[in-house]
Amino acid sequence: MSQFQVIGGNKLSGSITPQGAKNETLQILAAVLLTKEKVTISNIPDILDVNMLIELLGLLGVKIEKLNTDTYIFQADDVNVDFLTSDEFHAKSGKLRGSVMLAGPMLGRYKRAFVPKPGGDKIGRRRLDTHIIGFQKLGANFSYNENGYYQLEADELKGTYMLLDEPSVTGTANIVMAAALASGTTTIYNAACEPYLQQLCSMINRMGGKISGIGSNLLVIEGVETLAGTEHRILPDMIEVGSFIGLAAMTQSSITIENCGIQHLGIIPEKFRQLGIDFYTEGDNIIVCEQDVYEIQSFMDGGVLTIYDNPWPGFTPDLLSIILVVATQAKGSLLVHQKMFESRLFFTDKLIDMGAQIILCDPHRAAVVGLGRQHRLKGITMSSPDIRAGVALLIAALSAQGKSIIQNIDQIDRGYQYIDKRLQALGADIQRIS
Ligand SMILES: CC(=O)N[C@H]1[C@@H](OP(=O)(O)OP(=O)(O)OC[C@H]2O[C@@H](n3ccc(=O)[nH]c3=O)[C@H](O)[C@@H]2O)O[C@H](CO)[C@@H](O)[C@@H]1O
Ligand SMILES: C=C(OP(=O)(O)O)C(=O)O
Repeated sequence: MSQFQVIGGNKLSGSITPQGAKNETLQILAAVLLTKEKVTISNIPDILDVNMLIELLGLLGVKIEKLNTDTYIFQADDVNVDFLTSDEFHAKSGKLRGSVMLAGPMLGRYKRAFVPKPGGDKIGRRRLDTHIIGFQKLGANFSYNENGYYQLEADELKGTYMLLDEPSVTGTANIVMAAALASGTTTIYNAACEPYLQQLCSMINRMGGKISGIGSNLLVIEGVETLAGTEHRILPDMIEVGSFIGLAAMTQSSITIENCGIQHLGIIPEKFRQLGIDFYTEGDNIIVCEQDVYEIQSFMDGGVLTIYDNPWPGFTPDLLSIILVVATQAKGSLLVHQKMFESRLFFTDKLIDMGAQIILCDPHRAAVVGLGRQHRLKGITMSSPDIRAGVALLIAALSAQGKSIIQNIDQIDRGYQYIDKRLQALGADIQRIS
């Protein structure tokens, strides 16, 4: 299996453009199943998870035409619903989290769905109750197979009121897609409302759907009988934008991040500012300034800054690993509180081996004592446990003294397109080796 070899310490410079957003693409690809007409999607990232979902759509019988590197036309006019019961579907869909969202449109359109135990990051328990209970409220019956998958069937889906147990991102997407083709009105309270869900709802409206409340946690969906084709462009990946801000700060570099989709970044830029990172915007670009040292702010009462995750518009859990690694070289202290996932902070072991001062208080909280660059991190051999920790370790390696080897880089390739080549273009010394 491939690894990255990184020689740290190079100052980086130049421009980098975020890819299309992984987690939006997974929702939008599932939504092509809502119509028998053509759906054209652009700015699709060339990454493992997305390519696996496209392969699954093809195996389901969706016609796929690739217009250029990032634009595809999909047409789900002859879907093979029986493929859902095949061993191949169970094996392949179990490799990524996003496959779980095939269930909503399949249930909406064909009244049948299978939800295999999804893959994705092993970052703690990732239950599917919100999805299944939502489908049940719309009128679906489910059985749980001992092999770990849910089988769902409905005679008819009927709109209703539901208060979600938690604002699950993929759960809300799934229920919205099923409700879009249900009869009557569905009201979802405590809905997730991140930009990617807003994009999904807007796309469904362009297909002839009737969704209001987009961007809030109260969605009202008037079901329609059929949906039509449309065109859709994926937003820039906000997690990549945050990762590149962190990369510039850690490597004491000035980098321009182009076409960031700044209006969709919510609170993300502010959290990096709280770490003392200096940057400004020019149009839709973010220019991170070169800084020898950045200093973590305190709360107004002088208390130690805490950065924690929350459902949107709170701070995304997917950037906490980056925040943590960036704090290791800042001046000052930070408490990172990862509330949603219980195994996402264990990668701090590797940062400690590199010389960072981190106290893992419990599985959810890590206290970082910033070194203020008094000592550099040192390169080591490490394995990437999940997608975001993987990139956090890569950033640490790029700022460290000496050589690092990062193993298990499939985890990084799952979500970051051609990352080695794009970092080389900024001047990074990174090689893919086998
Ligand atoms: C493919 C995809 O889009 N994956 C994203 C999606 O995963 P996914 O949709 O699987 O994540 P969910 O929103 O369902 O929830 C994530 C975890 O957080 C917990 N939880 C959730 C809400 C809450 O208020 N409190 C709470 O504790 C859940 O129990 C679960 O363990 O959203 C996550 C949360 O933004 C992101 O990390 C993932 O990158
Ligand atoms: C946790 C993530 O991905 P997934 O939900 O696909 O595992 C992520 O994108 O950070």
